[in-house]
Amino acid sequence: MTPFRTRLREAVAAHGPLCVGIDPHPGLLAAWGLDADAAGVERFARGAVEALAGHVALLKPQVALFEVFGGAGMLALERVLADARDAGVLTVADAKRGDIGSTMAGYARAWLADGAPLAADAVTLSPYLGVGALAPALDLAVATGRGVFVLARTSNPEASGVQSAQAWVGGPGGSPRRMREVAQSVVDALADHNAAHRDGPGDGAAGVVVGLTRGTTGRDHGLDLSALGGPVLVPGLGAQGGTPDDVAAVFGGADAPDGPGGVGGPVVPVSAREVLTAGPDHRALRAAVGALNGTLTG
Ligand SMILES: O=c1ccn([C@@H]2O[C@H](COP(=O)(O)O)[C@@H](O)[C@H]2O)c(=O)[nH]1
Repeated sequence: MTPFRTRLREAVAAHGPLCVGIDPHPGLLAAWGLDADAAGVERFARGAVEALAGHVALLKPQVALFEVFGGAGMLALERVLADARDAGVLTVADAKRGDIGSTMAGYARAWLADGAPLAADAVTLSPYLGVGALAPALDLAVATGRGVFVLARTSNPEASGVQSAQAWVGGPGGSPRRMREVAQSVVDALADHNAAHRDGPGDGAAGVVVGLTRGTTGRDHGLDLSALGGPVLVPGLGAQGGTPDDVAAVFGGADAPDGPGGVGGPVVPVSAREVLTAGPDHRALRAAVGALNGTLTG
């Protein structure tokens, strides 16, 4: 399959950089006239796919908001992902998975294997059992032309104690031992992975999550992404306070095909609640996406 990064680049070129989060929160379900149950979540999410397929580069279902309804919720998510696949719109399942290697292999197959019921084009991963523990997912993404987005600097303020901590990296047998911010060490490990797969079927399979709302200065994400060679998912636009101007200030413009400074991109800002409040009317949803993409690329 064409590598995920290439497919994402093509989708961004066709539709603009915005990723719309499919987050069926109870308040949004009520606003759309739907019950807060698995059937309501399914109608909400499949309605969003129907409205936005062909109009947006990437859709990001929030797995937690399906999982809350147990098996019926996960079946709804399966159908949402199938709809998106049939409609040709790329998906990233926001599952934030991460575990010891043997269990990680199960998560990898669940979200990234060809033919898996919940297969998406990409999945979000948490690196806090070690980036190395994510190898089964990284390897399967490479093998199937899918992608991963690993949490580096998340958009929530509580994360800084862990992600901004300094850690020793490198040492015997590898690069010289040195201090690095934890978030930067995640980026660097994924840059190494991408460098090893450059221009092959797994080209740029490893992306990162860098929140829009939590840089060192407020206008700077404070990371060196120049060697990443993969896409960057940027949550925080809209309901969390981030603006299109912030995207331009923090990332130098999301429409740069490879991101600023050779990030390797694309850089894909995420908005869920702000866009979804325009629904359930399909034309209104599409107009909200069009307007936001316009200001991101404007
Ligand atoms: O650092 C992160 C990682 C993931 N998210 C997720 O993105 C959406 C954002 O929704 P909004 O309604 O646009 O705030 C949501 O699913 C989060 O879990 C994030 O916000 N920050």
